[in-house]
Amino acid sequence: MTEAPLIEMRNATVWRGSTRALHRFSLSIGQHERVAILGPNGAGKTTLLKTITRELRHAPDDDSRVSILGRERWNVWELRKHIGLVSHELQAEFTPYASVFDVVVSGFFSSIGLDDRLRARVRPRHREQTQEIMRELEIDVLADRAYRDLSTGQQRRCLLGRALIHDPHTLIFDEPTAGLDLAATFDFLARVRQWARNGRSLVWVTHHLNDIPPEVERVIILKNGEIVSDGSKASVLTAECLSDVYETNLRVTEVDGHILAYPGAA
Ligand SMILES: Nc1ncnc2c1ncn2[C@@H]1O[C@H](COP(=O)(O)OP(=O)(O)OP(=O)(O)O)[C@@H](O)[C@H]1O
Repeated sequence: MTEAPLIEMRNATVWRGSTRALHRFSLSIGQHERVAILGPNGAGKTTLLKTITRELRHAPDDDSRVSILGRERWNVWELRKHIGLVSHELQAEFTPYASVFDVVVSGFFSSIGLDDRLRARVRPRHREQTQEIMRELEIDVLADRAYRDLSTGQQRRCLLGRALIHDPHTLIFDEPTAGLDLAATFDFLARVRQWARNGRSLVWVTHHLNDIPPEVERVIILKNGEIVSDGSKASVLTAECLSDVYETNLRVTEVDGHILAYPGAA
């Protein structure tokens, strides 16, 4: 039996308020692919991710279809066991009282932190798994600290822990290195690369080419809610393609699997 794709979209239009963020959009991403999604501000990248995680729905046109892991209908909480999300947007959403432990364990409940009702549902196995993940990410010593008081790099590791708690086969990252310094960026990347090498799938949205994990094989570029380029990393991340998309003269080079862009001649 062939494996259902992670996402299969056909002619999907997604509105954000009165803005048509994706327009009759078609895309298929397989379950074991490692994909980066790039594009200028407002291109529709976050909208696409939120469509995959079912935070957003497409307009129900007759010939449109969006299926995730082979199903058109999902209980969002069930879906989150299969797909972990790390988004810099989540960073500001935890209450000032949430501890590091609360943030990571809340992944079990697909909640943003714990309220009293959820805290009563934390079982010994949740605690054990949370402690194991915190140890792996070297945030176990911070378990009781207030999440809000940590550095951005430590906070991002907490979000990674929260996303990994169900050991999902797919991780989705929305600008995961935003706000991180160089050391924290490369630390975060090293952790993700280790996880990706174990055969899991990755969907990585970024503005920074050199943050794209070398394990990424496919790159999709969006602009104005449409795909303008989709193919192997080598075929898409060219000076010609990027200069065209960003409407500026760029050059591109590769170092140890990392792609770097820099300004072309004026
Ligand atoms: N909550 C919202 N309400 C109304 N319009 C929105 C909302 N969120 C996004 N949009 C609009 O939808 C379009 C796509 O936005 P989206 O955030 O998906 O783009 P993006 O590629 O992720 O951008 P960025 O790189 O700036 O994060 C943009 O025109 C944006 O202004």
